[in-house]
Amino acid sequence: MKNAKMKVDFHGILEVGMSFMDEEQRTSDKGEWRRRMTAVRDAMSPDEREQRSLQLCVLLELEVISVLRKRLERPLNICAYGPFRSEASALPLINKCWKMGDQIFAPRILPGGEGMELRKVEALSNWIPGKWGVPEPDPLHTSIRNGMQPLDAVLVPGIAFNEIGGRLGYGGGYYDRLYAGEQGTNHSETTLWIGFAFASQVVRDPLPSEPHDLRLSGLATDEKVIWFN
Ligand SMILES: Nc1nc2c(c(=O)[nH]1)N(C=O)[C@@H](CNc1ccc(C(=O)N[C@@H](CCC(=O)O)C(=O)O)cc1)CN2
Ligand SMILES: Nc1ncnc2c1ncn2[C@@H]1O[C@H](COP(=O)(O)OP(=O)(O)OP(=O)(O)O)[C@@H](O)[C@H]1O
Repeated sequence: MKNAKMKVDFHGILEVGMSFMDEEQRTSDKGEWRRRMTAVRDAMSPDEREQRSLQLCVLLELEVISVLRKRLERPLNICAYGPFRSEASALPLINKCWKMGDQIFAPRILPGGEGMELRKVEALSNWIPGKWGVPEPDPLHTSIRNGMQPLDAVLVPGIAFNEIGGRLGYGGGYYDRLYAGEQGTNHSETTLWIGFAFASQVVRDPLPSEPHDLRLSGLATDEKVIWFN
């Protein structure tokens, strides 16, 4: 792990450091982070996860979503996700959004594995277990999002985050590709990409970063919401 040590010590030259790393080193570096941070998340009791998820949802609704609703003077279009393994659950926020008339979309991995589509979910029963058991909208009971509709916010799941916009997911690159696909659309500038996680998933270290990584607008945890430049 010589290179990984170098990255931690020379925070400011992360990009330069990474460019000297070969593919194998990058992958194992991410693998190590994924193992370590999944264990942190798994160690929380189901009760604590539920409690902290509720706190996170209340905070995000209060500080961001309700403000956005007022500012735009219309119901919102939000991309969320069905909770999986020990992830932070956005379900309390999703329920609130449904009550407020917002539209909720969720990702479905495309059958070929190349990327994902967003489908409108209107009830919990719209989610069914998909590839790897990941909850996904049932294609028989949900419709595909019309790409012309602006996405006001995307709640981005992940295994680890830091306070400078770094994020590590499960390694499919799905959210990175979703982000890339949204760039250049007429509403892409206004979409808020918000990391959604427990505070214990936020690390002080620079996480392995690559040019294809999505640019988060902010990060919401059960402790606070922060914004990146
Ligand atoms: N709730 C939720 N939904 C989501 C995501 C997510 O992170 N959370 N995704 C975010 O992108 C996408 C799913 N991405 C995933 C990618 C890999 C694995 C997974 O289980 N990978 C195996 C290894 C597979 C292999 O190497 O062949 C594993 O971790 O054991 C799960 C989800 C879309 N939906
Ligand atoms: N815009 C893109 N176009 C094509 N492939 C991409 C794109 N972004 C990422 N990928 C592919 O996805 C792979 C995995 O990326 P990465 O390790 O950053 O995933 P991740 O962000 O942890 O996962 P996820 O976004 O699914 O939670 C990359 O090696 C790359 O091949």
